[in-house]
Amino acid sequence: MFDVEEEFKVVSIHSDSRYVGKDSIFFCVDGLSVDGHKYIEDAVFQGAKCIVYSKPLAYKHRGVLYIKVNNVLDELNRVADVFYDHPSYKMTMIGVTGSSGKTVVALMIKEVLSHYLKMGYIGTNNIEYAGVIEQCPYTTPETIFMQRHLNDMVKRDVKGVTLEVSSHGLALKRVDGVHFDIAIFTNVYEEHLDFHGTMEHLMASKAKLFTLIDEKGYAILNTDEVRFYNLVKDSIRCHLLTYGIEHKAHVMARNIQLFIDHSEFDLQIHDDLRHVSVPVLGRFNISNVLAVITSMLALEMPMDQVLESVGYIRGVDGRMELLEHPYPFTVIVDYCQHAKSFEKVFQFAKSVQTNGRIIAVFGAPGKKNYNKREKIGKLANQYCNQVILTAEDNRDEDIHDICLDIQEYLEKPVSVIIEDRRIAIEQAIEIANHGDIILILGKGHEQFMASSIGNEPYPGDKYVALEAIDKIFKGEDEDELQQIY
Ligand SMILES: CC(=O)N[C@H]1[C@@H](OP(=O)(O)OP(=O)(O)OC[C@H]2O[C@@H](n3ccc(=O)[nH]c3=O)[C@H](O)[C@@H]2O)O[C@H](CO)[C@@H](O)[C@@H]1O[C@H](C)C(=O)N[C@@H](C)C(=O)N[C@H](CCC(=O)O)C(=O)O
Repeated sequence: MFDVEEEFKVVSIHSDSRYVGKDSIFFCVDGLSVDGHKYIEDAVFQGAKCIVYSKPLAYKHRGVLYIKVNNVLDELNRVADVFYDHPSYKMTMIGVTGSSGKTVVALMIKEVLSHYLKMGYIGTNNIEYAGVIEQCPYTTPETIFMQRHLNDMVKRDVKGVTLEVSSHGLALKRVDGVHFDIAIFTNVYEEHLDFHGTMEHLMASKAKLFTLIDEKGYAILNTDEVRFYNLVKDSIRCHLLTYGIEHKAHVMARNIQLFIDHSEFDLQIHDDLRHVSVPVLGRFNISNVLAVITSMLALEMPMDQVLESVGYIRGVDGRMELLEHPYPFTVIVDYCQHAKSFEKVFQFAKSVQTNGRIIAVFGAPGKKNYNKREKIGKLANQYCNQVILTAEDNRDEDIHDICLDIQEYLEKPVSVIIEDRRIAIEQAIEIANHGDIILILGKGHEQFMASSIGNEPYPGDKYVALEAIDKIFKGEDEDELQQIY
């Protein structure tokens, strides 16, 4: 049925009826909780002139063009790419997937390449490009939102984009319309199994990114992630570059030395071996740095420039971030979402610990990943001397109950529950002694707390800690303090 009375110029495209405007196309996406076909009436009322749908409809509005397709999401991806004028084909697109390290790698590449190109970034932290900074609703936003921003980037002369690509984003086809030049894999942990079902499905989602790369592009794989590497390597249809610490790769780190404020290693690229120093903490971050360096090779930079670019590597806010202050104890803030990440952070603290204690401040999110509580409790029990359990996005769950679920596994360290995260951090700073390492884990850069009433403003762990340091130690003479301790 085609009874549109007059031609119309498409002003906008939508998959959410709540944002539909005049002369637009509405795509009916059958979601996990609701079916977009239910909202056709609303969309037409708000001005949609074309409906793209896949299910039988009881009624069609006059003057509206209805287009039936097999898969609405596939059409949405195709149309969004066309509507926004193929922006991803006009910039160098670098996608990063993995359970952890996506943000660090994507932001580090953006930072490094900003010395050579106008860069953009889309991911957990924000959307950032050419002076624009906007909150990103998801790690990997939905197609229309993303293509609109990519289009704006092209208009503002952005030449390259790093894009974090989550397993949800891949499974829900949010990047199917994006043309990638480089795709990077960091690692895979057991996560989001409520959504993916099994590890096999989770890995298959991540592997999908490597099918979206241009044939002339590069896949960058971590050889230390043996399972994923073996799963994907033979299906790669573009160039393949690898990095690794334990396993042979094109780019490797040897003789790693970890310090409390930086790391050093011998960087091996093919036969070239150079000693490098980078301002990032932890062995796992060396792996992230290798991914960054490998992406410079994939951009076909000459070796001199690759080595120059290593000098531009910086740590990322809220990710193993060492807080600057003059006193003789260390405070590190990390986002630390997975139990595996806790293990890596604790191992790092242990490896650089001298005569002080490891004091950890953390909680666990409410209403999800219940089995993480036991895991992080056991890890803290193994590595920490003192633990302060506190709020971390409790949502509708009782903070104290969440903390008790973790505390059950803390036998060795002294542990206490302080529900208010600000007070918990202040308490950790208050008890800091010479040589102590205070680890504030779980919120990273975030400046909100998801509670029963929604996202409440929160100053952020870094700022709470710095303020506490200032409040508690201000006026103290630094040298005298060293002697008192
Ligand atoms: C599990 C998941 O990812 N779900 C996403 C999925 O939800 P859904 O399939 O249930 O969608 P739905 O709410 O049923 O809606 C179906 C369709 O009807 C439309 N609709 C709905 C209501 C209405 O009034 N009008 C209307 O048109 C919706 O816009 C949508 O197109 O599609 C929705 C719309 O596209 C997303 O908002 C939603 O993300 C939810 C909210 C979410 O929280 N996702 C998280 C888990 C996520 O994606 N996380 C990853 C990172 C994870 C990580 O690595 O940590 C991310 O990339 O951020």
